[in-house]
Amino acid sequence: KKKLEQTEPPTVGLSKLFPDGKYPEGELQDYKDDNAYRTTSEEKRYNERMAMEDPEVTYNNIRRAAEVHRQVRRYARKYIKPGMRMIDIAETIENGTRALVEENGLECGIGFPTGLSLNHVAAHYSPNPGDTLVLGEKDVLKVDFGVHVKGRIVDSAFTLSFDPTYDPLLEAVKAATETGIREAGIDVRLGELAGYIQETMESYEVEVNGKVLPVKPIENLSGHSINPYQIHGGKSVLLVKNDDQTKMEEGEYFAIETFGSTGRGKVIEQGECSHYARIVDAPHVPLRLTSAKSLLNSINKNFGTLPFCRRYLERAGESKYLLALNHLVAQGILQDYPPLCDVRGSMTAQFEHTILLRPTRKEVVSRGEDY
Ligand SMILES: O=S(=O)(c1cccs1)N(Cc1ccc(F)cc1)Cc1ncn[nH]1
Ligand SMILES: [Mn+2]
Ligand SMILES: [Mn+2]
Ligand SMILES: [Mn+2]
Repeated sequence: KKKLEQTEPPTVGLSKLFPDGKYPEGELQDYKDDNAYRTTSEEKRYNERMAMEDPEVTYNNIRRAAEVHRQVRRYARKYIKPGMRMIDIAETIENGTRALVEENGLECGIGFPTGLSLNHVAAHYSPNPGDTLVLGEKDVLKVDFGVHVKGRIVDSAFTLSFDPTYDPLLEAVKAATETGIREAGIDVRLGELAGYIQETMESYEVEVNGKVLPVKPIENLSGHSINPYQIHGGKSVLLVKNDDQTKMEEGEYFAIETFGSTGRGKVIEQGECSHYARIVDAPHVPLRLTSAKSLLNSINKNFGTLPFCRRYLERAGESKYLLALNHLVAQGILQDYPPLCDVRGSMTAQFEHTILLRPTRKEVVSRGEDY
């Protein structure tokens, strides 16, 4: 009987491709050196984390999400070409994700909005309804999308370019992310890890129009810990050396992501916002605006604390939501995540993987044969 295979574009749910329900392990890396004996408070926090759920069940959930990510991006990397509309690219990735993960309410689905940031825009750009932007030959595109299974989010990203000019920039960032993954580990200090990432990034340069430019790590972007249904778990891995003594801890999940730039190496929030998320411990604010109340109910039902974008609100049946959306941001109930931009004319690149700090070894759960 012919083995059932994934279609192009991807449409076959993974439970049909993995009938035994067991999903492939990611890449295993040994921790660099024996980590110091854990203090009791860490022990207690660790036991708390484990008490939440049997790790083997959790690992299988996030491995399912990772396999969806690999199969969707394999198609996306082949399919995305200059001349395509950004909205069509986003919908292709989202339709593939929904089909393969077999989307089911808050049980499993899209982890956060499909980031399709171009050139000097490093992150958090997703086309809003009516966006007519078309991908160009000279563009450097960051594709950053998420898949979750039972709230376990895989956050992984890659950069595409169609002109070789910026290949050294992409190489620099890929190498810096690999350094971050290799140096990450239990008891590793976040500030120290940032220094290793910076060192790798700054050892590269890129020649543009006869001018040699240093590759700069973007100093105010960072990797981050990930908690169930919470894309930002509270710990940040900066990209430049700093004295943050906070340690990575056993059982934590991290998005290791690095960004390189030919510009200032610093981003600002600029342009129309697409990404939003309910703040996890938001204060209970009595909402007077009726439209804001009903929008918040829709957000709670459809997304919980997972980030969403305006196109997802429309897909959930919302319309004329902008005033209410901005009100919820102003009231401190929603966090807005505007596009993060270096200076116009500069180029930025990103690579990102999700890693699990398992007791015995690190698992690069989103590793694929592509990156
Ligand atoms: O910049 S972040 O807000 C952040 C980094 C460190 C502490 S918080 N951000 C988390 C996030 C925010 C909104 C999303 F829709 C998805 C993720 C990093 C990131 N963006 C995309 N992939 N990874
Ligand atoms: Mn990401
Ligand atoms: Mn991330
Ligand atoms: Mn703000």
